[in-house]
Parts: sequence; C-alpha cells; structure tokens
Amino acid sequence: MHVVVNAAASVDGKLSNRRREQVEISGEEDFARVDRVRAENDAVLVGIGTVLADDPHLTVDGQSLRAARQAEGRPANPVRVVADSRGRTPTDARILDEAAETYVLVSEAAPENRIEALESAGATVIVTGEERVSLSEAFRSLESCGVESVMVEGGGEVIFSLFEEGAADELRVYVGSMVVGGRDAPTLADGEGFVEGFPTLSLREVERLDDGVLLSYDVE
Ligand SMILES: NC(=O)C1=CN([C@@H]2O[C@H](COP(=O)(O)OP(=O)(O)OC[C@H]3O[C@@H](n4cnc5c(N)ncnc54)[C@H](O)[C@@H]3O)[C@@H](O)[C@H]2O)C=CC1
Ligand SMILES: Nc1nc(O)c(N)c(N[C@@H]2O[C@H](COP(=O)(O)O)[C@@H](O)[C@H]2O)n1
Repeated sequence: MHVVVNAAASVDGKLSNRRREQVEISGEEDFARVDRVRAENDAVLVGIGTVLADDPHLTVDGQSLRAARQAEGRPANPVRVVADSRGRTPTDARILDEAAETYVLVSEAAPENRIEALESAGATVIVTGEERVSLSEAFRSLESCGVESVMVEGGGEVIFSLFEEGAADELRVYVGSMVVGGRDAPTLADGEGFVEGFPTLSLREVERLDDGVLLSYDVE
C-alpha cells in the first residue's frame, strides 16, 4: 500500500482550533491540489475524530477529475475509509452516502450492534486490532479489495499512528500563514508523541501556494 499523508497546518502546527472546529487553512489553490491528490488515489482515509468534528464528504469535487478516473475504468470517487475502533460513525454521516464506497475499520472491541448498524447504512466493516484499529493490518485487508494507494487526510491522532507503525510513505503539509494557538488544539501528529526514534523525512519540494507553502516529504 502506498500511503500519502496530506494535511493543512497553521504556522504553529495546528490542524484546527481548540474546540476542534474546522479552520480554513488552505486557500483555493491548495484545495484544488487536495482534490487532485484525492483523484490520484484509490482511497481517502480519516479518523473518527475527524468524522465527528467535520462530517467530511471525502469525494472528488472536480467533474473533469471524476470523468478522468471513470475513463480509466475506475470509480468516479476513491473509496472512503474511517479508522473507528468502536464503530462510532453516525449512520447519517456524509461519508456513508452513496457517492462512493465506504469502509469502516473497527477493532474487536466494537459493539456488535454498531457493526450491524454501519453495515445496514451501507458500509463495509473490516475488523482489525484488539482495542484499537491496526492501520498496517487494515491496509493489507484493503489491498486484498484492490486498494493500492491511500491518501490520509488526518487528523492528528491517526497521522501519529501511521508514523508510529512506520506505515507512511509521503507527507505533504500545507502551511497556511496563520496562527491558531491553544495547547489543546490538534496538531499534525498527536498521539503519545515520540521521545526517541523520531521519524525522519527527506524534503522533496517546497512550493508557494495561495499565501502559504506546500512542503512535500518522503518518509525515510
Ligand atoms: N487541517 C487539516 O488538514 C485537517 C484537520 N483535521 C482536524 O483534526 C481534528 C480531528 O483530529 P483528531 O481528534 O486527532 O482525530 P482523528 O481524526 O485522528 O481520529 C482519531 C480517532 O480515531 C480512532 N482510531 C482508530 N484507530 C486508530 C489508530 N490506529 N490510531 C489513532 N486513532 C485511531 C480513535 O478513536 C481516535 O480517537 C478535527 O478538529 C479536524 O477538524 C482533520 C483532518 C485534516
Ligand atoms: N487540506 C485541508 N485544508 C484545510 O484548510 C482544511 N480545513 C482541511 N480539512 C479537512 O478537509 C476534509 C473536508 O473534506 P470535504 O470537503 O468534506 O470532502 C476534512 O477531512 C477536513 O478535516 N483540509
């Protein structure tokens, strides 16, 4: 599985504000780039924290991008994936609409009635990990369903886990020219944090977009 992590952060590294409300960090050019990255990949993944905070749709906005995918024999939109250990995804979440196929990754600790509710709402549920979803294991299951590349859009907890598991191949961070602040505001990599063995990155490209900077890294 090829894993591209993409996020937008303020200059102080925050993904959203201390109330976990979505902050528009990207500008028009960066949102258009994000749409192209979605269109390039077989899947788009977020954590349940992002679903509960933002209720994202995770589809490709650009009609020409969707048409190009279909011309290649692919579905108009990538599949949508949520890492949701306890199966808390609301059954009326936008990611469960019919615009694309949706996989919900749950752990063995997810209540059976939640799994049934998600399946009734149209999701394909994959059980992996005891208490928490094992992302690496889930990627192997997704590969067996034909998913070879995934764009991970966040949030900070899921991005940290990917680095912890050594599962990320690329990181693209759009740094918007703003300060959000707040010790409790989500950052690019939350989780427990590293005290040693920090993942190292190799800077591939720096590009000015809107009034900010896109940093593209390979993960070593
Ligand atoms: N600026 C940006 O580019 C983006 C910002 N966001 C913001 O990030 C915030 C949400 O981020 P977080 O609260 O960090 O939530 P998150 O979206 O990273 O989800 C974390 C939750 O996912 C579940 N999970 C299942 N398996 C997991 C695993 N292996 N590792 C980690 N978590 C796992 C856990 O229940 C955990 O609490 C929101 O405020 C949202 O607006 C989210 C995406 C992009
Ligand atoms: N790339 C990017 N830039 C920002 O400024 C953002 N606030 C976000 N947020 C994430 O974008 C997703 C929304 O998806 P839909 O438009 O609903 O498809 C969601 O994951 C947000 O957290 N991203």
